[in-house]
This record gives sequence, C-alpha cells and structure tokens, in this order.
Amino acid sequence: MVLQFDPKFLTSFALVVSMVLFMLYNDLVVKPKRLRSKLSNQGINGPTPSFMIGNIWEIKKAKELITTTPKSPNLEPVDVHDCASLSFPFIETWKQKYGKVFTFSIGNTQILVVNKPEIVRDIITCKSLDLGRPSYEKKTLGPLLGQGIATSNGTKWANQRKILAPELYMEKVKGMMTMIGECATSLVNSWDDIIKENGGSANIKVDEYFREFSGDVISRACFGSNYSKGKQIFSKLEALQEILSKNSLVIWIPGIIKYLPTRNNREAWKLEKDVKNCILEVVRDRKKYANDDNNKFKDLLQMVLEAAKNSNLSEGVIENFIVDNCKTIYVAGYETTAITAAWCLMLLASNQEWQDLVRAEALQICNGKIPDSTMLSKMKQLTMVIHETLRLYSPIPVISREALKDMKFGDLNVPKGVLIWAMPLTSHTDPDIWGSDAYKFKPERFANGVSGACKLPHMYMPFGMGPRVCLGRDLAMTELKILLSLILSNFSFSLSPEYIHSPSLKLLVEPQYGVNLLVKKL
Ligand code: HEM
Repeated sequence: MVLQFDPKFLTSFALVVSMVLFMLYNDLVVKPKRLRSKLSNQGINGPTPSFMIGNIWEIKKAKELITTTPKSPNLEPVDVHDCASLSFPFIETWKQKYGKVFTFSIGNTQILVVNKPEIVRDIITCKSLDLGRPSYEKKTLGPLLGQGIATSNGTKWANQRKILAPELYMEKVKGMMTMIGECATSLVNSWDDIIKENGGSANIKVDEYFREFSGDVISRACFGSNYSKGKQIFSKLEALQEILSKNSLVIWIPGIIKYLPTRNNREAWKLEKDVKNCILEVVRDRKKYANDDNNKFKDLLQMVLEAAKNSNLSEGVIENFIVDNCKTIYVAGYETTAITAAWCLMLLASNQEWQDLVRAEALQICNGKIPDSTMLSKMKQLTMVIHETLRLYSPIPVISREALKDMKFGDLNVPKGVLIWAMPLTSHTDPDIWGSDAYKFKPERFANGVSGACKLPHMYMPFGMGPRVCLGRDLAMTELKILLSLILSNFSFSLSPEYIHSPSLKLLVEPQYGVNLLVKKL
C-alpha cells in the first residue's frame, strides 16, 4: 500500500522541520560563534568549544584529576590554602594561558571570566536592570529556587528585594539573637554528651551538627511557631539540592535532558511538588488563625504573606511568590552558614595560637553567658578570623551575571546573552592584591577592617557587593559569632587523623569528606 499525503500537509511539515533546524543551527552554532567572535575582536580568547557541550569535557577531566588526589594533614600540614586551584582547576589553567579576562563555554552558553579589578568593580556595582542573574540558574536551580528573589531580574527582582530586605536588617536580626543562642546551646549540649560518653574527648565530624544548627535557625526565622513543619520542608529541600548538584554539568547541554523522566528528574519533580504542598499547608493553617491574633506570627513567612496580600498579584502568582521566596531564603542561608562554620573550625584547629587567642577573647567578653549584640561587637579577633575564613574558603565561588542587553564596562563590550563570572575565590587569593602571603591563614591582616587588609577592598566579596549584595549578611555573621564563641568557650579542638583536606565544588565549595575534629571539654 502506498501512503498518500496531502501536498499542502507535506509543504507545511517541511516548513516546520526547516524552521526547527534553522533555530537549532542558530542557537547551537551561529549565536555562540557570533558571541565568541565579538569577544575575540577585543583580544579576549579561550579554549575551543566542542559542538553542543562546549568545554564540559575539559572541565570534567580537570575536576577528576583533582578529586583523585586529596591531601591528608597527617602527610602534609594544611598551611597553604589554594582553594581555587582545588575546586576550579580548569579556571586556573585557562587564566594562566589566556590572561585575566578570558572566555569559555558550557553547552552553548558563552561565559566571560573577569579577574581585572576595575572591570569587576564596574560589573558588581552596576545598578542597571539590564544586567541580571543568568537565565541558566532558572534551568539548573529552578526546582530549588523557583522565581524567588535570587533568580529573578528587572522590576520583579526589585519589588521582591524591597519587601524582603528590611526583614533581614541588623535591627530585626537583633530580635533573633535569643533564638540563635538557644540553637547554639543545643549543639554545645549534644557535644557535651558525646564527650562524656567517650571519657573526656571525642572524634566529632562537625558538618552535620552545623547543618542542624543553621537549619534550626532558618526554620525558626522563617516559620516561627510552625518550626517543626519548617524542618520537614527543609529536609526535602536538602534532598532536592543533593539531586540537583549531581545534574549540575549535564543540565547545560542543550536539548531535552531536563525534561526526560530519568530517576533523578522524577525524584526532583516529586520533591518540588511535596515542598510546595507543605509550604501551602502552613499558609492555610495561618489563614485559619490569622483573625485570632494578628501579632501571633512574627516571622519571615508572615511578612511574605502580608506583602503578597498587599500586592495586586493574582492568587496563583501569590502562591508562587510565597513558595519561591521561602525556598530561596532557606537555600541561600542554610548551607552557606554551616559550611563557613566548618571551615572556620578547620582553620582554628590547624592554627592553635589563633584558637587560644579567640577563646581568651570569648571567655573574657562573654564570661560564660550567651553573647548579646554589645558583646558580639566587642569580639574583634573572632570577626577577623571569620573574615579570613570567608577570604580563603568563600562558599559561593562565583558571582554571576548575564548581559540582558549589549553592555559596556570601561573598554569592555559585553554582547547580549554573554554570562559574566567574577570569582571571589580567585580574587581573594590574588598575590597582587593581598601580597605574597595571600594563601596563608593570617587573620591579623583584617585588624584594620577590609580596607586595611588589601589594596583593593572591593575585591573582597564573600557576600557579593552592590545592588544584589547578600540579604542575609548580618544574620550569617551573627549566627557564626554566637556559635563559634560558645564552642570556643566550652571546648578545645585539633584536627583528627581522619580529616582529609579536599575542598570541592558541589553547588558550594565544601569540605568533600567533612571536617573531623578531636574535641575536648575545657
Ligand atoms: C556565610 C553565609 C553566607 C554567604 C557567604 C552568602 C553569600 C552570598 C552571595 C555571594 C550572594 C550573591 C551576591 C551577588 O550576586 O552579588 C548572596 C545572595 C543572597 N543571599 Fe547570601 N550568603 C550567606 C548567608 C545568607 C543567609 C543566612 C541568608 C538569608 C537568611 C542569605 C540570603 C541571600 C539572598 C536572599 C540572596 C539574593 C539577593 C539578591 O539576589 O538580591 N544569605 N549571598
């Protein structure tokens, strides 16, 4: 039997196929080539990309080489902290080969890496809404962050920032200090118990305890009295984050991989749906009691709810606004703080003289009490240690932007669609900025603040800078100071023989095998 097709159908079919092919050719070949040639005309070069995958292969190979050779401090002491080479080996290699400004690609996305201080300053302090968060973040982190403040752009971002920022100002954080002190005390008590059981000292892997601590703080700050429901939500978000970090390179490859019902994708979709339902359940409970006592709930969720109520957004949009911003605050604030605390203890464990100094300061100022805001402001040496930790082990290694229109920074023309990466990890250890001891742990460099520590203070950016600077900076610093001062006032610690030094990049830069310490009660 010979199939007969209507000639009109055949013509339309051929037209659609050629349009799809044309669009694919444009997206995968023409556009990336055009962007690269606009950059190379300005003398900006980089490794040659392969079709569809860009430089993913080189990145994967460089990372594999590093992860197979972790260092144990028993063999070599941890006294050189070159975190950038360990977590971004490919960036260091290309920087040496192509200079301080170079380009590479992941999938068909063109990335411009900028290490020149004057350009970095212009980019991260740029107030134009034409410079935004990269659209790929919505692809890679969509299930985790939705379209909350961290992934949105333009007026949508500006509105969310206006609503959320005042809730995390220092004045509000001061009101959270008793709650933070309670969470830290609970961690100290659990270490006390382990140490007692083990006859005076114990080998403790600190990471899970710090995650529990910062998860508790964020759950209580976000959900107040619905805190136990908050914990359930956050454990699902944690699982979702783990799945997405496994997908982080594959998802860049153009095509339909993120839509395929693979095991990872199915799990991620289920968790995303569960989280949304759980948050909306808390919201429904709140609405039931809202008229009983309007002052009952004074937490971030209530503030997001009220902001949504006062806006002229439609019901469906309001739901997403609430769900996405609750998720964003959790994701932005949970692991970053926990990982920083772990790196801080690793550094104090390997620098006993600084551990003794900061402990003496904490004991003298707090005298066994949970610190209040006046005490925290007096703890200068502890602040210096946290700054130095964030310099050497910045948990967020890249500050990324996308040119949403053609843009110009000094002499540099950035075509629309190019992603720009400023790299805290690299600029925090650049010897031209910090001196020849840039890779050493020396908190004393911060004795006169950030401006006294380096020639170009804007190159110190663990919390970013400019209009999109971290909203939770004051909360994070307060959490870290309370937690660390209580630990130092109660315990002494050194690196355990089980500790393996291997900073590695998942979604954040974290200790690949955790931080194991030998902890003793004072
Ligand atoms: C040590 C802990 C933390 C570090 C190192 C850190 C670092 C950062 C960095 C580098 C950015 C991106 C800035 C940019 O793109 O210019 C950021 C954004 C953000 N952070 Fe943090 N953060 C920490 C803790 C927190 C906490 C505790 C919260 C909330 C409770 C939080 C909420 C946010 C939010 C909402 C944004 C997005 C701001 C926007 O796009 O306008 N962060 N953070």
